[in-house]
Amino acid sequence: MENEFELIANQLYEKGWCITDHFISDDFRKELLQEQQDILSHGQFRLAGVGKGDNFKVKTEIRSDKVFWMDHTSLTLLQTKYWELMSALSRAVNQRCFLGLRSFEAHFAMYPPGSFYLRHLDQFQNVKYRVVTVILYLNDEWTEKDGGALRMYLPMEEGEEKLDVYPKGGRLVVFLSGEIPHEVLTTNKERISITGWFRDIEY
Ligand SMILES: O=C(O)CCC(=O)C(=O)O
Ligand SMILES: [Fe+2]
Repeated sequence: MENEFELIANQLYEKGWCITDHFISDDFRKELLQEQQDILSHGQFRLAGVGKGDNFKVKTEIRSDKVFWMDHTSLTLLQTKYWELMSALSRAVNQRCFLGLRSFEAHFAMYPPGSFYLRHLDQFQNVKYRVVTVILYLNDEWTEKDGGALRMYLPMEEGEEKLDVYPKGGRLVVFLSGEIPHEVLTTNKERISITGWFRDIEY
C-alpha cells in the first residue's frame, strides 16, 4: 500500500500537480494557525516581494500579501513538526520523480481582505532553484463567497485549463514550480497559509 507521501509523489510525477485534503489533523492546523496569529500580533509580518537578489522589490500592484519567513536554523517545535512532514514528502518525491531536491524554504503568508497575487511562476527569472511548490492552508472555514481561490493554469496539449482551488484548512497543494502558472484571486476575508519550496540547491 502506498502511503500519503507516495500518493502525492505519484500524482506529481504523472501530471505535475496534486491536491490533498486533510493533509494534517485539525488539531495541528489550529496550532499552526495560532502560532501564525501570535507572530502577526507581534507585528513580524512584512509585505512580500517579487524577484530574488538585486531583482527583489515590493510591488503591491502584483502581490499584496504579507509573509513571515521561517528560519531553518531556529524553528519552533511546531515549525519543526511541519518541516519534518515536508522532509518526508521531499524524500518520497525524490524517490519517484528524481528531481534532486536538496533543501527547503517556507514562509507563513497572510492575505488581508482585498489582497491578491497576479499570475506568475514560482521560479525566479534569474535563479531557477525552486523545483516544487507546497502550499498548506490553515483557514478555519472557507466558502466560495470568501473569494481568494488559488487559480492554477494547467498546461494541456492545446492551451491550458483553469482550476480554482479554495484555501480550505488542512488542504495541501503541490505542483512543479517552473511549470504551473497560478494566481491568487482577490480574497474577501483574511487568508492564511504556509507556502514552501523544495529546491535543488544546498542551504
Ligand atoms: O497561497 C496561495 O494559494 C499561492 C501563493 C503563491 O502563489 C506564492 O506565494 O507564490
Ligand atoms: Fe506562487
